[in-house]
Amino acid sequence: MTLISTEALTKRYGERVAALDGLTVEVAPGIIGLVGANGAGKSTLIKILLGLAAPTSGSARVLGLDPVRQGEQVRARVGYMPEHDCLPPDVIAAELVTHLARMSGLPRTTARERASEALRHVGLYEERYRQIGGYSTGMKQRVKLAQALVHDPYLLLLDEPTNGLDPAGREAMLTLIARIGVEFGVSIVVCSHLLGEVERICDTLVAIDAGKLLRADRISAMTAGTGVLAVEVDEGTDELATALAELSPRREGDALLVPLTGEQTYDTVVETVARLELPLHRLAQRHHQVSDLFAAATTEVRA
Ligand SMILES: Nc1ncnc2c1ncn2[C@@H]1O[C@H](COP(=O)(O)OP(=O)(O)OP(=O)(O)O)[C@@H](O)[C@H]1O
Repeated sequence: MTLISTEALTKRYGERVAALDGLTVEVAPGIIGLVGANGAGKSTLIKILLGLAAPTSGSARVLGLDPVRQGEQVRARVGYMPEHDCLPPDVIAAELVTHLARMSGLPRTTARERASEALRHVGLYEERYRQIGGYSTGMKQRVKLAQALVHDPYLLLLDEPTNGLDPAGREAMLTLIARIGVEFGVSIVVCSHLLGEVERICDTLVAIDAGKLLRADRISAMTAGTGVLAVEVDEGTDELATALAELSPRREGDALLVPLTGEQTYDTVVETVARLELPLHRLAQRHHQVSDLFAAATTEVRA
């Protein structure tokens, strides 16, 4: 099943700014990282998917619906966490989330119950009767997440949910998002300008740059075939590098990084170390982070 698809999606602001520029992408359900530098077009894409902004040309579908013609139906099935601070400071969190649940069409009692539930899920149950103005940035982000969840959506669109948080707060928010994905069985799009940050909780990445698609794929597919074998010997590293020259090893500090091209790579390395009678210190397999690959891909695309 397709969760989201776009076809040559373009959004222009005036003559000069193309926030989205012919974006064609198809995404399956799961946790999806939508990554790109500031200004890449992430928020614009989210607003189009919600039916809050109209494309200049091209089309999009969300959960099989057309956001231009069926915006209300899309918004009934999708939860949205906006990027910027937009919460009224003098309102009690439980009241705000209940109010937004009512606006999503839930009856009064259900709205109140669902609001308490949602606030409990984001870790604000004890604090739910306090005014939002007295909350920390992390708590405000959690209120935004709770209101996105309150009507039990099929899909959550989270625009920079770690914005303004310190490293520990970012980590806690990402862990919470991953947990919500599993517990609610809901698909989640997490927007971020920090690929290294979101890749650990996502199973799919969509990378955009200046409104264009850089790459969209499952993380497992992106990292497949990128493994290296890190081998360290107490002495004789140069001798080993020469003996393994056919495998194109690379030096990294005291280690040699040998690209894993098949099962025989491991055997060749071990046999060579034994043949040269070198004291083996460490032999470990590593996979690249997508963020490393992405940095290379960005350079290639821009070159
Ligand atoms: N309402 C608007 N009017 C004019 N230009 C806009 C408007 N909204 C966005 N833009 C421009 O469109 C481009 C994409 O913006 P967008 O907010 O979608 O990017 P983003 O990837 O979400 O970045 P950020 O994380 O900084 O919000 C930027 O150049 C931005 O300045």
